[in-house]
Amino acid sequence: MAAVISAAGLARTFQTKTGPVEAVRGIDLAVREGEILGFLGPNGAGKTTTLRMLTTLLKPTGGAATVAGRDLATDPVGVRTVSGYVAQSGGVDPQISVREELVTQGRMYRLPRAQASARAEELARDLDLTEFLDRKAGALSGGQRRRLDIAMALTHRPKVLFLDEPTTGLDPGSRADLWDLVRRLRDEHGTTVFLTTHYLDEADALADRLVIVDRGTVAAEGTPSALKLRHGGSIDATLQDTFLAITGRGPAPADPAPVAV
Ligand SMILES: Nc1ncnc2c1ncn2[C@@H]1O[C@H](COP(=O)(O)OP(=O)(O)OP(=O)(O)O)[C@@H](O)[C@H]1O
Repeated sequence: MAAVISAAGLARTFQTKTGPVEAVRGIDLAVREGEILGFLGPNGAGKTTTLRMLTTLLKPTGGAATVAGRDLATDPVGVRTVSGYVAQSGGVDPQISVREELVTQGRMYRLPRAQASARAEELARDLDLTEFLDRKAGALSGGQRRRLDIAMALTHRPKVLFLDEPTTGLDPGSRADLWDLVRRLRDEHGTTVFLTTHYLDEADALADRLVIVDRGTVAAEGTPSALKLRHGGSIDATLQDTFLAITGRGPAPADPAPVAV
């Protein structure tokens, strides 16, 4: 099957006062349709920069990529129509209701009012937000709020959903709920999910396949089990040890795998 996300030599160099910074030095990717891909790497590895390029927020300085067949360089508008993006901190207005947020988003995608309203209810059902439709966005819990961010990103039924650290700051229960939800979106709608995370337990539990980046290039890729076997010494190795063997560093300065409280 053709890859739904494909990148070849994708690169980004920033010009700074102290000289060029090669944030991403050549990333090759092939993500299959319906796959949940975990994009991992130590701090400064180039994850966010790659995500921002794939979602057209940042222009590459080298290489090429397509999302659902749309070329990043020649058809950025096409890429945006097939992509949904949830940044690390969402931008919802705390004073307006969940329903209004969702309807407004639908209207921004030019849905007529009745359709925007029906879509809002459908999204609320998919994201377990129905009982909060008439609550103000500012009164949602962290997990509910993250689900609203995802619902908004799915308004136009994108084929690919990009999530930047979707569970950072959530309690263990809300994190597990969000994992179930992401799996359900994939199972019910065939949505391909590309997510960055610092949490190895999340990568292990949620991702079908992992791409580990280090210093702006792909250091290793495979299913969590294949990576453990190849780099961690055995299929029973922890992903933490595997990650250390690949990059020589931890995935984050602290708190890589929060435990349930
Ligand atoms: N606008 C910029 N100008 C200069 N350097 C930048 C810019 N944006 C990112 N960088 C540098 O590029 C490198 C990669 O950054 P990026 O944010 O993509 O890493 P990351 O893997 O997402 O890190 P983290 O896990 O800490 O979020 C870092 O060295 C960063 O300092």
